[in-house]
Amino acid sequence: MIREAAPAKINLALHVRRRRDDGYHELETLFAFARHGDEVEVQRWPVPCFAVVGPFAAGLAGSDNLVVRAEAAFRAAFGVAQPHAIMLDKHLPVASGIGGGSADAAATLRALARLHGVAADDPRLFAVAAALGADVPACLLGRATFGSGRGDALVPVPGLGDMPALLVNPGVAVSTAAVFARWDGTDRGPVAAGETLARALAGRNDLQSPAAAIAPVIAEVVALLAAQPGATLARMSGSGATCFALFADAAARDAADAAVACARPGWWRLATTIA
Ligand SMILES: C[C@@](CO)(OP(=O)(O)O)[C@H](O)COP(=O)(O)OP(=O)(O)OC[C@H]1O[C@@H](n2ccc(N)nc2=O)[C@H](O)[C@@H]1O
Ligand SMILES: Nc1ncnc2c1ncn2[C@@H]1O[C@H](COP(=O)(O)OP(=O)(O)O)[C@@H](O)[C@H]1O
Repeated sequence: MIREAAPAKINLALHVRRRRDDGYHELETLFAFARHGDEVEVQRWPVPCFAVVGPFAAGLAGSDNLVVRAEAAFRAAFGVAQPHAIMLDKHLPVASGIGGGSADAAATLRALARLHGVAADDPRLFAVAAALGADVPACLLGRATFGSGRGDALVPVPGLGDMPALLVNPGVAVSTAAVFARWDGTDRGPVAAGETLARALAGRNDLQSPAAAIAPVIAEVVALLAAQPGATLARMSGSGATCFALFADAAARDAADAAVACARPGWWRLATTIA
């Protein structure tokens, strides 16, 4: 059995530049990955088998799962006839801007590649990933990366070196397509060049206002995170509604975690570090 981590994806900055004719948007983004997330287990099996466990398993009941699509796409691309049993341990909230589905699909591809002796950097693996979703290639790479185009033209960048971070989701699922559709069409400029943290600090998330128009609680989450002592950056990730804050030290992150838990006990929180 092969076990692969599917870490939460965080968009440290996300600049939307242009709407394309195919309905997608040209963007520039700094991807980073948390130490924590979902987990996927894969093994050869005589019949197709897929199961979801974990705190957010119920949120996926009846959905067309990206893990299943990733397995089918891998078998088609690499000519693998035999099915697999796949178990997804779902810890990340669904449709929440931290790439849960994309991370799961990427972890499935990594696990299947290991199982079938496919090199982790095989270009066919990246082609399969890109066809599954704009974010899946970045999740397959799984390291700090600058993304442009649909978010799938990737250039690795230095990471944040295990920087303490707190992720908070207020419990509303927002549709990525609906948030992009509300973007106001204004190009506010590129992601700055330079050192990764400085680029993030100087950046924005252009989807934050459109997402907050759909789910106003997002503005409350960002404000609560920004008000925490020691927070160096508070911002929404992806198309939301999960927001993150970065901290210079773990004690400040843990104090913020406790403060958010007291203020809003129903909100999901993940105290982690960003690699
Ligand atoms: C916004 C981002 C930022 O990292 O993350 P999430 O909020 O999904 O985590 C991504 O661009 C999401 O990537 P992903 O979730 O893989 O998107 P896809 O399934 O390919 O596309 C879902 C829908 O989002 C819109 N979309 C997505 C990517 C992009 N560059 N432009 C778009 O307009 C399109 O309407 C598309 O139909
Ligand atoms: N394994 C999965 N995990 C999460 N969502 C999934 C998965 N498979 C399919 N989906 C569907 O994909 C959509 C986007 O989910 P997700 O990837 O969590 O969003 P985001 O990219 O905004 O974090 C959801 O509406 C969900 O129904």
